Amino acid sequence: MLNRVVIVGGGTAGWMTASYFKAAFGERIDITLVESGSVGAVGVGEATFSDIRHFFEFLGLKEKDWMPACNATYKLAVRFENWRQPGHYFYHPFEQMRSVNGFPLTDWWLKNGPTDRFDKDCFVMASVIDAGLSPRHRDGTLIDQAFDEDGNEMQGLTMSEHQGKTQFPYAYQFEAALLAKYLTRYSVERGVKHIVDDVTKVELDERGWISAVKTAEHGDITGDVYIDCTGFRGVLINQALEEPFISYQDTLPNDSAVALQVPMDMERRGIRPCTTATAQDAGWIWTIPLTGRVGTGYVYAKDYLSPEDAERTLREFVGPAAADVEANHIKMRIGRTRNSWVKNCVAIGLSSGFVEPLESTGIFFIHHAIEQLAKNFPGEDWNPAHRDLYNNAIAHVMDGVREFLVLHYVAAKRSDTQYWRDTKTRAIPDSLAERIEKWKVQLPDSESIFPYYHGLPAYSYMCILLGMGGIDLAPSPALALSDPSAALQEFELIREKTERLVKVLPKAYDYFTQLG
Ligand SMILES: Cc1cc2nc3c(=O)[nH]c(=O)nc-3n(C[C@H](O)[C@H](O)[C@H](O)COP(=O)(O)OP(=O)(O)OC[C@H]3O[C@@H](n4cnc5c(N)ncnc54)[C@H](O)[C@@H]3O)c2cc1C
Ligand SMILES: N[C@H](Cc1c[nH]c2cc(Cl)ccc12)C(=O)O
Repeated sequence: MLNRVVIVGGGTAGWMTASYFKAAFGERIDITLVESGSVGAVGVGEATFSDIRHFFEFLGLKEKDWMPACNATYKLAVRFENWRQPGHYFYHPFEQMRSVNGFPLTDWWLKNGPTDRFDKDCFVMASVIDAGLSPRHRDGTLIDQAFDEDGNEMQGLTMSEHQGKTQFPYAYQFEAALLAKYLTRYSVERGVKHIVDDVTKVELDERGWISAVKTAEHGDITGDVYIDCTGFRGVLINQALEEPFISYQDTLPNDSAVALQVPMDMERRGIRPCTTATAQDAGWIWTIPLTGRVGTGYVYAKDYLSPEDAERTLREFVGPAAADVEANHIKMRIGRTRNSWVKNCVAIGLSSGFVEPLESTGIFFIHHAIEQLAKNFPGEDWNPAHRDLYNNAIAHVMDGVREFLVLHYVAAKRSDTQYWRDTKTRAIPDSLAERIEKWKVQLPDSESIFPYYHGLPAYSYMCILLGMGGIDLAPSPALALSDPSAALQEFELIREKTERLVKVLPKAYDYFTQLG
């Protein structure tokens, strides 16, 4: 039985992997995690997918256990500002798209929308976020009563098995460094051996498989399976095993970021319960409210903007609160390692791959990889089918997310700088170009988006197409022959529900202070 796992790297990826594997396999698995005391973790990575709640559930953690410890807040959507034109915004919310007579409500909206805001007409969440509200009532019950939180029928499913069955109404935002610290305690209490030291050399046997990692002060560490969580360095997978990295930069040129962690009085400021992505001349700025600070950063392409100008723009954007805050400049490696599992090494996290954080997919990639590795964990015979299944799943998730992100830029109406004009002429994946032609006449559905699991449902694509405004979309011709009254009634129901909720939900900030 293979059961000795060595994890190199103690960022979000390393500790999420260690804690999940302990929760999954308990004492049957022997885990050693070695992390450098001198090489820091990336330390950003604050917004998530809603699916991450399955990770916490799997570990047996409740919100009240981990959220206060990680300064966590609820995220109900991504809010896109200025991607169409200055002053315009729209939401990509965590809310299932409704259907009426076999057509998504957005299709009816294109034909007969009550206002010019698809997000407010088709989703309850848009107005809830505008009002700065919590997705839970004061007594803890969810905004969406139809969602059975305690139901057992979904438990034990992986994220891909969940897709399309339900849509949980929110995700989280938190301090990644605090989560890593929280999971360190969780893992060590359950028997994970924690070594703080530098891996200085990776020993390979005659077949080229890893036989040990050498450390500066703790000698050789040996195991059966080696998990590379060393971040962009890819110390095991790229450096030692020389697995090539496939860059996505031809289609996603943003390769740099500058980040600030700005302390703020959130009670006074209030919490807008979402992640905001505000388009800029050469990229976009994220704004993530946490309980004691706001995390913010400018993601940009070095070909269009210098780090100094990016930092200056970010500081102007934030205002005086950022004056004494030190900026963190980050070079991003965009793309994926060709195969994340090679021989007895599996890369998880930034060493496996990364795309710019526009839809907060970094931690989702990690969670997905962990679930897939737990499912395909090798036996003594190292049957290559497990490795191949795993590698395909990882490649599909990343390639699919890449298409989704490229769509944001192709669909954005903005074209006021060279950066934005180039988004309309740059090469895009062939398959995406074909799909866009179809979406112009029929909004995306599960049959017409990237055909493998990549975490994003068809309605997410609808939101981006409708919100970005740069691609002309037509309602289905069949709607001209259909009676619109049921759709109009649905718009009215959403309006009434929104009006009711906005009166009773607590402010997001008030809900968190009650939680802590
Ligand atoms: C600008 C930016 C914004 C992001 N925003 C988001 C977001 O909003 N949401 C999201 O989900 N994701 C986001 N991400 C991604 C997220 O940060 C990462 O997915 C996450 O932090 C995981 O990183 P990691 O653990 O793979 O690597 P790292 O955090 O880089 O950790 C690497 C670890 O390896 C160790 N190490 C390296 N070399 C050695 C060695 N030789 N010996 C021993 N140890 C070693 C280091 O000490 C460290 O512990 C963002 C990323 C960037 C760059
Ligand atoms: N797996 C889904 C992906 C998803 C569904 N709606 C949204 C909205 C936003 Cl802003 C990001 C991801 C998704 C999930 O996390 O629920």
